[in-house]
Parts: sequence; structure tokens; C-alpha cells
Amino acid sequence: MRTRFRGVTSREGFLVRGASGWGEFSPFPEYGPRECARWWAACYEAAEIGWPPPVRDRVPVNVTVPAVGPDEAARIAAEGECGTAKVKVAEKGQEPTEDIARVAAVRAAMGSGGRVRIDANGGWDVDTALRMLRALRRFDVEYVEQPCASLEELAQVRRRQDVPVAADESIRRAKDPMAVRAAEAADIVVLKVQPLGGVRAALEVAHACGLPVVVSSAVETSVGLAAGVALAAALPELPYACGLATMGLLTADVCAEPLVAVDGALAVRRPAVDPEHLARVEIDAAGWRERALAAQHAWDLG
Ligand SMILES: O=C(O)CCC(=O)C1=CC=C[C@@H](O)[C@@H]1C(=O)O
Ligand SMILES: [Mg+2]
Repeated sequence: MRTRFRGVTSREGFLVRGASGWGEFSPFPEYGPRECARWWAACYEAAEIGWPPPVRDRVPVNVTVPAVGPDEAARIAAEGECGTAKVKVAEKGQEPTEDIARVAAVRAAMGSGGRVRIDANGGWDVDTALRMLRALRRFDVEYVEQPCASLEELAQVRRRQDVPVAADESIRRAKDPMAVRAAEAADIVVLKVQPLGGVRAALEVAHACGLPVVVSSAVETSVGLAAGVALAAALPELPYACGLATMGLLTADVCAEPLVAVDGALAVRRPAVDPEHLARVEIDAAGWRERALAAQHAWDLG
């Protein structure tokens, strides 16, 4: 990866080719077989079944700004050439002043017409979230993604201030993704294809939650990103830019024509894996084959 993101500095995955095309199984290292079961189901759907038809041919996307210094954050936002930027905040080991400086720099880079959202990955308690949202008020935050870890904390933040709240981890790592609606914990739901078990499974969650949806990636190659684009393209409504411009976080891809944003959007397409690009990044697949088999076994057990 170009820079540390989500606690990793390199990204690995397992690519599977089937009757429908290529699928990507790339759960993060710490997930065990049970949690990886849905990640496997998403890969199997892509490789063997395929996806529902699109209702649009372009998907607006946001640029993703990792927890970097203000100058680098401004550069990433400007170079992203998107109308929306998502800024990582509440990074472990960093100070609130670093978040404020990063958001200020991104707001300046995006101009007053740009949209700036933040993602705390559940890193704040309610009082800290309220204090930070007050401190960031002047930067006109579009929404705050997962300010706190639990549903009731999200509901409290939502009741006690007016920046819209988006649920991410509360959806993708929850036993019951629909609990968000019952808890009135969010204004927006963030959906990722692999953690939710595929495009069809994610569409069901979107329908059941009955809230506006943002599709975001799990920092995949263009193979996995294509599934995220397929989900975003199949949703009836798409009121927000999607977090699918993460190819910019990676130093290489397995496709000759990677899924990268043009004029702030991704074209709805399924790039082919290019043998030469694949060969440049290929690693020994034995460990991943075992991990995929364990995940498939967990999926079959239900
Ligand atoms: O939403 C985006 O802009 C890009 C995707 C993204 O932010 C994430 C991808 C994978 C894991 C997380 O760290 C993070 C997220 O919380 O949404
Ligand atoms: Mg998030």
C-alpha cells in the first residue's frame, strides 16, 4: 500500500476464476473462518454466479484520505479529483488536534463546494464524538461514519447533535445488520460486499434497513472493487458518493485497466485480470487456499 491504512501496510488476497469470471476473497488477517464465511460467499457469487443487472453506468465516488499529515491529506484530496473526500479520524495513537488539522486541510483542498465526511471507525466515546463534531463544525462535515463502537452510542450521538450518522462496522460486523434501524442509530448505512456475503446479500440488507446507502470497499484489487461497483450500480437510489476509489491506496493491481475514478466516478465494468500484472504481485497461494477452504466449510455449516 502507498500508506498505512486500517492498520495494514500491505494487502493480500485470493483470486478465484469460475464460470462467471473472477472473484476476490481477501479478508483482513485477523478474521477467523466463521467471520470469513461471508467473505468467501461474496467471492463465490462473483466467480460462479454473477451479479444482478445494473440500473446505472457510472458510480460517483469519494477520495479516501488516510490518517496522514495535513499537507499529504490536502494533496491526496486534490489529486483524487472527486467532489467528496472521506477523512480518517480517531486513529489510534493520534491526537484530536491532528484530526482537526487534517480535516481543515482537506476542506481547504476541496473548496467550499466539496463534500467532506469523516470516519472514526468506532474510536470515540459519546462525549469525545460530541466534542470533536463541535470542533469540526466549521468544516461542514457531510456525515460522521461510525463515531462510536456500539449502536446505543451511535443513537446518542445522533440524538444530541445534527451531523448525520453513518453506520459501518455496526452493519458489517453485526450478527443482525437490521438492528441499526430498530435502534434508530443511523441516518445512512455503509455496505461492503465481502463482509456482507455478496452483492445480493448486501442488497437485501439495504432493502431491510430502509435507509440511504453508501457502498464502500474493503480495499480490494479491481476484481473485488468490481463487486462493489456492481452493488452500487444495482441499488435503486444512490444519494451519496461511494467509497470505491481505494485503488489509489494500492501500489499495484492485477488488471491492465484498473477501476480508478474518472471525473469523480467509476464506470460500471468488470476489468479482466491481466496475467502479466498478476505475475508481478503473485505470492504463494497455499496459505490462502487453506483459509478459503476453512471459510467455505464455515459457510456450508451455516
Ligand atoms: O469508504 C472509503 O472511503 C474507503 C473504504 C474505507 O474507508 C475502509 C475500508 C476498509 C476498512 C475500513 O478501514 C474503512 C472503513 O471503515 O470504511
Ligand atoms: Mg468505515
